[in-house]
Amino acid sequence: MQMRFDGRLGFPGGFVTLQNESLEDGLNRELREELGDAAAAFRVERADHRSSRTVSGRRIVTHFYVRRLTLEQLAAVEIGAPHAKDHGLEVLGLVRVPLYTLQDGVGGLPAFLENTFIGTAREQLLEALRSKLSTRGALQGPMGPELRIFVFGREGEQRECFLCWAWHL
Ligand SMILES: O=c1[nH]cnc2c1ncn2[C@H]1C[C@H](O)[C@@H](COP(=O)(O)OP(=O)(O)O)O1
Repeated sequence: MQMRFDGRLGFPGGFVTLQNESLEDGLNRELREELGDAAAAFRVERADHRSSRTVSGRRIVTHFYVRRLTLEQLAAVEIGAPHAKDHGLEVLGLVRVPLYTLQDGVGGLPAFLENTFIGTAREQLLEALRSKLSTRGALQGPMGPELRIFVFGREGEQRECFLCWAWHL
């Protein structure tokens, strides 16, 4: 995820004008602006689409995509992101999501989820974790016992998912 200009956590992505470009073309353009040239090494496709939502009170539809990267691609994005066009403006920095819970039951993902997120980014994160992560230990926490998220251990954490979003009017 990324720390946005407004101090909230969100996913890389941005506004797409459908008259000029497809949703996926616009999203990939936004990713290059926010993440830098390393984002050109992969492409988010229609098949990566997970969900769409309308934003209450605004004429906006947000679309959420989940794209798995290799560790090399992820490392290249993290190294190159400070040189991206939007770095220091819309984006203040990339943030890895801790996919573990410390023994105190708070540190790790439960504490991370207590941050402030833009829009539905927190729900989107949970949605992606439910659908993408494989079985290696259950996570319990502020989400309650009814939700069991299976997460990678610390080593497997390096096999990160990559999440992003696009929106249009
Ligand atoms: O990561 C996100 N997940 C879901 N919705 C998001 C995310 N980032 C932004 N948004 C929503 C919130 C707003 O309703 C719109 C526009 O976002 P923003 O970047 O703040 O653009 P404006 O400055 O409001 O034009 O998308």
